[in-house]
Amino acid sequence: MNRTDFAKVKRVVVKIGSSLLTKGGQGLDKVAIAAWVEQMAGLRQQSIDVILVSSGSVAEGMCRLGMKVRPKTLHELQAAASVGQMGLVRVFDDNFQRHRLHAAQVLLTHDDLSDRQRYLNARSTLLTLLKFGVVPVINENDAVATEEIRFGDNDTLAALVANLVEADLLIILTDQQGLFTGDPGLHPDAKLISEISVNDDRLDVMAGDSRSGLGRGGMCTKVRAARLASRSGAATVIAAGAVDNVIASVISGADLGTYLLPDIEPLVARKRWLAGQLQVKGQLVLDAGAVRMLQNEGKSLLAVGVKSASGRFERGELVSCVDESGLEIARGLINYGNVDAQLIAGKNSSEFENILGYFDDSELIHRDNLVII
Ligand SMILES: Nc1ncnc2c1ncn2[C@@H]1O[C@H](COP(=O)(O)OP(=O)(O)O)[C@@H](O)[C@H]1O
Ligand SMILES: N[C@@H](CCC(=O)OP(=O)(O)O)C(=O)O
Repeated sequence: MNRTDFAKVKRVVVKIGSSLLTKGGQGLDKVAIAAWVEQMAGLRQQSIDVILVSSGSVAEGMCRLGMKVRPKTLHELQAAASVGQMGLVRVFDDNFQRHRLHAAQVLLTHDDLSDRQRYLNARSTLLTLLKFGVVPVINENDAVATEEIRFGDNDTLAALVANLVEADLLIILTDQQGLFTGDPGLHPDAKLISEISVNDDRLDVMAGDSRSGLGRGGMCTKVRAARLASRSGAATVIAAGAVDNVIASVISGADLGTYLLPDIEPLVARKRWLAGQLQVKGQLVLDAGAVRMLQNEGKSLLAVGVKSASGRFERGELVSCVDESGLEIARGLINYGNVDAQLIAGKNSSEFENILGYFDDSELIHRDNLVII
């Protein structure tokens, strides 16, 4: 994907770091936040799904509670985060409302994404919010996250969210122009990198830690986030939040910040990620026609070509597709749970509404969510 292809993206995760949001710790930068929200509203007008991952709860809480340095104990951090999150939510809600958009607060912990059932719940909630045109505003649930279950930095959280919703692009806004050959604060002659593959080993030498005392990760976690995001095919751009119209400019393909290339076709990456990530929960037996459609024509799987469904699975879970002799043909994320899948097996999609009382998707498994074995 070239930068010019960003104009075609359908779903974007925008991550904004603490130091940007809080003017280096002096309290929420309402002018800058209004400008970012206006740009995100612009994306919504182009029907691009937007998910915001916002840091700043600890930094804003510190400011509100008059703390001069980041607290050392977990309980103080948790307390500061709960106070600061109120400010974040209020300012984002006010700004999105101004553009007649709804925002939704979603606070996640590591467990929510590592536990299969909770992962699927989080995924369904986010996809449903996007379907309603809402902008989810995500942060770590710092008030309850203990050291063992913390993401710790929101770069990682943003990348996992990009995986979760299968975003095309992750934009990480920070206090630097992008990734430099070294930390510009320590190496004044460091050069901005415009484009680099996530697989380039030099990244590990160039990216350093945070020194602001507000953010957590520095560039290390941003590079790691780009690598994580690439596993589901998402491209990553690290850019300066202070640049005018930064989000819109990135989407328009401007040579801005650092583009971390996933270096693999999005669809291939997504399918590889799919195949590696999930446990098989059930089995569909396909008739010969459906097998041909999947193997030779690259089509989606329709219920009409399914002879039977077994196992216990929910919408969005991974099932195995076998031919009538039991040979595995494909794996994919199914659009219906096992009870409904059994009812509509062998049926035309025009009959779904009558049989189920509702109609979600005409395909049982969309071809983008299918991996041929
Ligand atoms: N190679 C690098 N290029 C740019 N910044 C770097 C680099 N290595 C380390 N950094 C540091 O990373 C910081 C940005 O990360 P961080 O403080 O976590 O910000 P944020 O709050 O936006 O996540 C920069 O201010 C800089 O000090
Ligand atoms: N959940 C924390 C995130 C801290 C964090 O990762 O900050 P940053 O490195 O600025 O993205 C908060 O809101 O303060």
